[in-house]
Amino acid sequence: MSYLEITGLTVAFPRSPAPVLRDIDLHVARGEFVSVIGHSGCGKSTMLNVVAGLLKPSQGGAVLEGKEVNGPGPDRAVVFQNHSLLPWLTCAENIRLAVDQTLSKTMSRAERAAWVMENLALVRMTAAADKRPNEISGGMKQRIGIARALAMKPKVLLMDEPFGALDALTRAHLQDQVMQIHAALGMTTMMITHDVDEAVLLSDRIVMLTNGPNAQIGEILPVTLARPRDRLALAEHPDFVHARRAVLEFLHARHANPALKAA
Ligand SMILES: Nc1ncnc2c1ncn2[C@@H]1O[C@H](COP(=O)(O)OP(=O)(O)OP(=O)(O)O)[C@@H](O)[C@H]1O
Repeated sequence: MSYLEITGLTVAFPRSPAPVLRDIDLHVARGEFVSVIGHSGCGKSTMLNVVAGLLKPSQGGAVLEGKEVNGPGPDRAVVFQNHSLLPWLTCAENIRLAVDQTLSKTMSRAERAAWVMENLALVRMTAAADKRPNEISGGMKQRIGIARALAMKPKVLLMDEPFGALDALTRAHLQDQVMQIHAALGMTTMMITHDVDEAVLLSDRIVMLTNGPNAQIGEILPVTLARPRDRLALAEHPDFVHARRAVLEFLHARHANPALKAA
């Protein structure tokens, strides 16, 4: 049995003529980094929300370490595109809140305080511990959001376009940081993205969804590039170029967005 299993997943929303997702099967190994890519509206967030336990599937569902997902839980931390930090708390307090909610039975107060600082250091944000979210940049807020998620010691990290709202340079910097953290912690990760280069750079496998409704997994591309991965060295690496091309081909030739085609 795989660590995280999505089996026979079908999601239909009320008043929609057809299911968004139909019969999705995906098995993710422990420590694996999987990206999900597909055109806007195909159902990527829907899939992630089922794994997060935020959405009830119509059929099938997700099983994590043999336990059926039937609601949100601290074993699955979610990072959204917009940081969702509480504005009246400092960065450290935002993380502390999540740590207190999830780890108060297993860690003393002092251990939790140290753990918050450790996670701030992990995303190189120690200096922002006492700042409020409105005092730091968008990229910094995302880093705090990632630190908060990791501080909960989740079994699975779920990221829904975590870098989507950032400029290209900040985005590249955060991608590198997430790769370093993944190398250090080996957390099982599912990330939704629209960015083909990002998917290739970060992932062990890229799951490509067909257009909805009735979206399915069209193809899964294993990315066998050795780690650690260096974006500059890889830019012209034949395996990187080949993987990038395969995803682009899927998205823009075989499964072009019909709405965009017509425009
Ligand atoms: N609560 C809901 N009720 C009805 N329809 C919904 C609901 N949530 C999502 N949908 C529809 O389901 C489809 C898939 O949405 P979803 O957000 O999963 O797509 P996505 O691939 O993540 O899109 P994007 O890349 O634009 O974020 C869309 O057509 C959307 O309008």
